[in-house]
Order: sequence, then structure tokens, then C-alpha cells
Amino acid sequence: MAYRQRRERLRSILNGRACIRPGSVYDATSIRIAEDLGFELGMFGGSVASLVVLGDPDVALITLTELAEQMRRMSRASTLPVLVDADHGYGNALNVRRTVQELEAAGAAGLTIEDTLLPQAFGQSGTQLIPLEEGVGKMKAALDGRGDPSLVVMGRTGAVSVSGLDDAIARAKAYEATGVDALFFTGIRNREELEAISAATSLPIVLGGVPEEMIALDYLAGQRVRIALQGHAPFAAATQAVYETLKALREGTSPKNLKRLASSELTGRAMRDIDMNARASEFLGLKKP
Ligand SMILES: O=C([O-])CC(=O)C(=O)O
Ligand SMILES: [Mg+2]
Repeated sequence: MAYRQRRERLRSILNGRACIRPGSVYDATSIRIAEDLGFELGMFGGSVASLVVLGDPDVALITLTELAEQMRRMSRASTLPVLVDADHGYGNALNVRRTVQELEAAGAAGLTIEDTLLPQAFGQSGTQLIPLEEGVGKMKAALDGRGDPSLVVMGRTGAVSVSGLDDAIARAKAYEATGVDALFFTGIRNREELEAISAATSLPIVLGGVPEEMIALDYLAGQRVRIALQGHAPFAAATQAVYETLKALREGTSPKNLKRLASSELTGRAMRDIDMNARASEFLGLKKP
């Protein structure tokens, strides 16, 4: 499916009336599994990108090239639309523009640009934000970097739990005025904060993690939330499975006695082996197994 259609699918989620939960995806296999399970959207989180590519925590060490390459692998493997966490856009507003170009070329359906000061500044503990005006420049640069106007650009802020609700609203309104397609909020702690933000803005809302009292999708949909993230459990599950398997092997368990491995049927589906066998038959003259 052409990238443009993937982007239109993300736009239809944003322009719809329901709130969906994306599948957390991070490589060619995970995105295919999410697609097969019927997820409407994949979320490629920066934290997971850092873990899967570098094995490092989410402290802005991954490069744009590495992020885009992982996105490109997923785009090749699956047609599921993916929303990419592009962090701060890998530098200043000019870097943001380049980031958008690279992620667009890598097949992202949408991306978020946030106003967090990254990487962590010298001698400053805790999250800091860039000034609102700089955030506005980044959003404008992101929109300017788009070659395909269907690519979804989201303005993201975690201001509500850093500098407070009023600042979060001021930033959201300023980003909205630049022409971004949606607003992405992190750090919202309760219904009052969400309702105030929703009332003050008009774009579709995406939430990066919400407290338990707010998880009902119909409540969120009523606040114009169209996408609600729910963390990155698939990568944590994969880490646990690798740990248990290596531990069992190290302790002498025979490979045939290992528990909870993917069946050959599941692995075959993830590898799209029906398609590959058909190609081998058609292009290599091999018999279908
Ligand atoms: O975008 C997300 O999924 C949340 C986030 O910032 C991350 O995981 O890095
Ligand atoms: Mg992130």
C-alpha cells in the first residue's frame, strides 16, 4: 500500500469519532504481528527505538539515521500506518525539518515533535521545556519539511506536568495555530486537566499514557481523544521471553523442551512465508511445498 494511503488511514482515525489504542511496534516482526491482529495503527516510541537499536534508555542518544532506518524496515515489512515519536526533532527547527523529510521517506504515517529540551542540559535535573516561541518554530519547520501533505504532523507537549496547565494550554493553542494536524499530550494527570485542554483547543488529541481513572475509550473519545497510547508492553514481553529462554538454555534445558516459543505456524505467518513460497515458485521455478 502506498505511503499516502497509510497516511490517509491515520487521518481518518484522527477525523473519526472513536478513540483507538495503537499497537506498540518496533521492528519488522512486531509490526506484522500488530497488523495481523487488526490494530489500526502502530506506535513507534522513542524509548523502544532506543532500546531495540542501542539497548540504551530514552536519553536522546539514538540518531535520526538510526530511527529512520528502523522505520524504513517496518514500512517495507507491513502496510500498517505508523506514528513515530520523533522526540524533539533531533536538534533545532532546521533539524526538525530534516527529521520530517527523513521519516517521510522512511514511510512514517505520522510523527510527533515535542517541546522538551533534549538532550538533558548540563547541571539541570528534571524535565525542561524549550520556550514556546522555539516550539512554534519547530512546528512550522516540521510542516515546511513535508513533501507529502498527507503526512501527519503532531505537536507534542508534556508541559502540564512540567510548567502547569495554563502553560500547556498556551502551548497547545500556539501549536494549533501553526497548522499541525493533531496535538499530543503527555503528563495529563486527571480528567480536569484533560477536559480543560480539550475545551481550549479544537484539533484531535493524542494521549501518551493516561491514569487508570481515564482509560475508558468512550470517555476519551468524548474529549476528542482519537489515539490513546498504552505503553510498550510488547517489547517488555519480548525481553522477558529472551531472558527466560537464554536462562533455560544456559541451565542445560534442551531446545526441544523450551516453553512458550513461537510455533512454526506463527513464525511462518510473521515471515509471510506463503507469499515468499509463491514468489519462489514463480520466479525461481521452485515447486510449492
Ligand atoms: O511515544 C511514546 O510511545 C511514548 C514515548 O515518548 C516513548 O516511548 O518514547
Ligand atoms: Mg519518547
